[in-house]
Amino acid sequence: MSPALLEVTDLRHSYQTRQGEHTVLDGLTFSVERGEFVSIVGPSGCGKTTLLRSLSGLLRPSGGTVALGGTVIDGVPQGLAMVFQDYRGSLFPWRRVGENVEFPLLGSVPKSERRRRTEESLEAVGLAAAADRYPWQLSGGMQQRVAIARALAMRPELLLMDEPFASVDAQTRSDLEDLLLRVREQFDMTILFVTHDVDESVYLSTRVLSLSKAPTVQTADVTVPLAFPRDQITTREEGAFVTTRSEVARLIRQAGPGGLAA
Ligand SMILES: Nc1ncnc2c1ncn2[C@@H]1O[C@H](COP(=O)(O)OP(=O)(O)OP(=O)(O)O)[C@@H](O)[C@H]1O
Repeated sequence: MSPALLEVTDLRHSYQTRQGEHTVLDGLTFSVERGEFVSIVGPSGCGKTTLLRSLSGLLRPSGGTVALGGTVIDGVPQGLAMVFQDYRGSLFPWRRVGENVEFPLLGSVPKSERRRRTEESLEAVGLAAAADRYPWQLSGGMQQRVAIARALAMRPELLLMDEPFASVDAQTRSDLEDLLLRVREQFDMTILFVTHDVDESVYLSTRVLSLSKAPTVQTADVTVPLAFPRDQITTREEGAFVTTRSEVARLIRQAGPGGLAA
């Protein structure tokens, strides 16, 4: 049997603070198979961002292992891209949209291939015509599409997303959710997605992992029994959507004070 795309084993992390050691992740174990869309939910402060930062190599965890395709990673792994909530902070304002998308490929991908990937990625997010504009000339939703295009240009096997749609209005958020489901299909990506929004987690995912409050020691694992393609109106009306949503909301609430409202 081939190894899972992502294998997280006994992951631990403690921050050193003035008050002493603050343990956030206390032995987290889960895996993600190729082709899955897994959302991570949990009470505020339970360590969702700490988890993604550990997976992406931005933070060295205090203990445990992370393996990608069966290889234990140390540092910034290949084959992985990350999209953050704060698109303003993640795009270079002085570079044009096309240059932003191309940027992570500089030095590792030949120029003609960079051009091709940039055009294809911008096309996929509906921004082919915006390549020569600057990020600040675009709306928030469009800037987040640029951030997604930049991730696509890297051709990641695994895309990590940290509350990517939390800073846009509700209509833009629905549009971005559907765009994400389309590009996931087109680029054959596996996605690990952190969100505060229970409905969003169920709408997008094949599986939802609910973390306990920090120190996070356990997860509940909920399979989403909904077919693709999904539809913002009809999928949300399905009985399976409603019951899964309630199950996830209950798990978050049970995780303790600070849990999200259903
Ligand atoms: N650099 C740091 N130093 C000390 N403590 C930190 C640091 N970064 C995060 N923390 C603390 O670790 C805990 C987990 O933070 P993290 O951002 O991973 O949680 P989260 O689940 O993503 O939170 P939220 O849902 O509010 O975004 C929080 O109590 C936070 O205050």
